[in-house]
Amino acid sequence: MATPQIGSSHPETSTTPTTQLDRQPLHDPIMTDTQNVYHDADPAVGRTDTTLEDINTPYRIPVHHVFDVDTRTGFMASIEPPSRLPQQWQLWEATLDNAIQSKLQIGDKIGITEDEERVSREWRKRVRELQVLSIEELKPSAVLLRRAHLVLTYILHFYIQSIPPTEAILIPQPLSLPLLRVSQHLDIPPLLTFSDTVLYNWTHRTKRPTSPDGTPQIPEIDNLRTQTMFTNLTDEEEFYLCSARIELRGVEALEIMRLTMDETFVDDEISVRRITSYLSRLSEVIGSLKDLLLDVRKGCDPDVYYNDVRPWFRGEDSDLLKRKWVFEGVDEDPTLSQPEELSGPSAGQSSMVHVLDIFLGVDHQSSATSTQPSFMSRMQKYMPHNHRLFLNHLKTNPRPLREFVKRVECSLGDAGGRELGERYNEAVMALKEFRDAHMIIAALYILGPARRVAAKSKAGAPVTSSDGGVNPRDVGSGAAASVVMGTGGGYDVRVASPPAKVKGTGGTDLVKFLKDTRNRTQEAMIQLGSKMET
Ligand code: HEM
Repeated sequence: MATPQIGSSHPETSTTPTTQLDRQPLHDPIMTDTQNVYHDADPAVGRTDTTLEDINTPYRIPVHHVFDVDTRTGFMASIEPPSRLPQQWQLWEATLDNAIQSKLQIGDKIGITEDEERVSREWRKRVRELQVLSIEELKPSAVLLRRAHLVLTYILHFYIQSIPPTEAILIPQPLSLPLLRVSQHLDIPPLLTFSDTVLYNWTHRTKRPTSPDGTPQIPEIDNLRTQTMFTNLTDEEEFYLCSARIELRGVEALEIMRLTMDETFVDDEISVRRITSYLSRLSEVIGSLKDLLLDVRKGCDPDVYYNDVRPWFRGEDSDLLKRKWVFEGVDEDPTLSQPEELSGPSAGQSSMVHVLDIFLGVDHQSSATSTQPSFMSRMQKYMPHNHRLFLNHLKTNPRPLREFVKRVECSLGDAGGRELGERYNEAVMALKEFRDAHMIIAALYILGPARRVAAKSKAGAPVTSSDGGVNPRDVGSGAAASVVMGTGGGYDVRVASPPAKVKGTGGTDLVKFLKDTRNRTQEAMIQLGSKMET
């Protein structure tokens, strides 16, 4: 997808900061061998000493390799991620292949057969007997470390979620040690994240010959496939690709933000006019993100998603038996420790949505307490290190858009200020409508199927394999109510059997949680025509 051109250059305002790397990919991978393994010399990944001072810039949306954000593909990897690790780590790849081919089943599936239990028990035994492979030679390559994280975390979730509910969750050393080390090096938690399932998990549907100048093919909205899945069902693939398409479509929003921020620095009449038109473009882009979100219904069946796909994503905090995930071998390596918090993957970890919030001035911190950070800030810990830096950098913007709009709206009034305020409010409304659509999707994909399972369970209907791995902890094994956890650990809900009613447990529930996020978005709207707040 070509980066859209928005507005022209700014001849009247030559003081506008110019961006040196405007059209460059932001990381500079050294390509590639025929096995589709990239050697990436990204100096920032895995370093903990990258600081914001590294970025010598007047303020603008930063375009710098430090952030690993590509001007054409945003947060998505701009070069097809490797589909296999090199030979040295084939044991891991083969173990994952084997889990997928064996069609391992969720350990707490109602009606799981003895044969299915035996297959997964034998697979887990083979994982325990693997050699502990060194990760030293992966360290210089960000793309290989990411592939290693992906492979090991898919194995981890296969391992944990196939364990019967009666057993403790002990992660054996051949899995725990390399996974903890890779995660430590990437500075992300040792479980499946949005980046594993979406950002670094795609391939081209149709491969095109490399362009004459040697530029590798970039991911495009209508030309994507997923590489690695638990089920290999198109429903799972479409679930991931829905997010991937949103990431790619959102690149235009990043460009609009960059232009807008440059203009807020100029702060003259022309820049106000330009920002006004950028914001109206932004509303359209956010509107198309909403359409892409709703399009998930075309390829992903809600019941298949809920019963067959979603249980694999559960993190430690979604385990209703409150079993701890014990990473064995931690005590033998003083550089490692048991992870403190392990929430499963969620599109709440999509940097794109966070960037829109930050840019428009949506404040999710009001939902935080002194001991509990907000869901959104918690999710940032699960993002790639560099994307987190990017968000932190945006947060330090000395000229936040919302304040700028408020000030200009007051000072210019009918001479352009009001129009700016209206366009800003429309952009906020577009994001609120994205979240309205998201609530519809969450109801369709989680609450609806959960109720159907609960109703069936209450009616005493036999739950057969066609129910596709229903989680008894979700349905309460025939109890009148069932608890459904969010994979991102953001909420839990109690779904009662018919007449279906959704109640919160412990104060929060899914609907309330998503409504609150939506309401906080709406609260960013500016009251037009009022005096400047002091
Ligand atoms: C079938 C598709 C989807 C379902 C069933 C779904 C479900 C959920 C659920 C249950 C939550 C609550 C937190 C958690 O436990 O993770 C959540 C949060 C969130 N999801 Fe989704 N989601 C879907 C697709 C998407 C997509 C494609 C995006 C955008 C890339 C997205 C963005 C978010 C965000 C930003 C949050 C945090 C709360 C908020 O900002 O409102 N979701 N989602």
